[in-house]
Amino acid sequence: MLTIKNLHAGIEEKDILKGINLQVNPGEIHAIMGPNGSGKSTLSSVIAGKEEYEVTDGDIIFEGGSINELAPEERAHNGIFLSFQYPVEIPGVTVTNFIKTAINETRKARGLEDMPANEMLKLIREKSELLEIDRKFLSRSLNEGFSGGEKKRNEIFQMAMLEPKLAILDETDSGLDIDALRIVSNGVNKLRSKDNAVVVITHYQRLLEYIVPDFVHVLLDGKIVKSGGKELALELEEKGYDWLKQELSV
Ligand SMILES: Nc1ncnc2c1ncn2[C@@H]1O[C@H](COP(=O)(O)OP(=O)(O)OP(=O)(O)O)[C@@H](O)[C@H]1O
Repeated sequence: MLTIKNLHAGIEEKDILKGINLQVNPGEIHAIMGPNGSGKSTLSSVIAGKEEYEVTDGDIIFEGGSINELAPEERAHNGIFLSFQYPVEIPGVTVTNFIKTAINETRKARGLEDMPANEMLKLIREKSELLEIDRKFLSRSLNEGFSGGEKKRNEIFQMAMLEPKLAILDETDSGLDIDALRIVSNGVNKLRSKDNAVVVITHYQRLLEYIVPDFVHVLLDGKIVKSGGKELALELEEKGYDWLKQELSV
């Protein structure tokens, strides 16, 4: 589904990603961990196509084709979802109306008509029930006065509605409390299928007790220096990152 080959990227004169290789297959959950400033958020932004970052070498292949040249919207239309992609407050536009527009934009890009209103309602009902989202929440203005947990709920709702093939959840600085942790992890677990994949970027081994990853990767100074199973997250929790730095320098 996603193959990243020798990816180098940065901003202005600064190299941030220095040769990332990663393979994500359908049905898998990957966790990316690493110390502050190692490049985790940059990696998610580069996969999603944020234009402030420049790819200087390597390739990102999604569903068989290179997406290096695609704009963020095109990547989204192809089925890549990045959390925090729409953090804007839009007074007067409800959570529901925003997602309806996003869905119809995606359909338009794929040459489809708008989703019929009854089908849309059915989908909204189905997904909000699945995620235990209350009706009142759906009619609130997007992100206006949302608490951290409500922002998470909105993101997971957007993800559920858009049904991306690849979801990238950047949880590094989202200040997840117990409720938000539960919202994110329940959402991911309920939406998980053999056809979609999730990359979760986190500092919290605790999140990975709820969303159990198939693979854990450690990013250090712009490179994936170690990959393993879920036990790697426990090892990192216990030992920190210094042992890895030492191991790598010998
Ligand atoms: N837009 C930007 N402008 C300037 N420097 C940037 C920008 N984005 C990232 N960087 C720099 O690139 C490096 C990696 O940042 P990034 O946010 O990807 O790290 P991170 O691993 O996600 O960190 P954290 O765990 O603290 O969230 C840092 O040194 C950061 O200052």
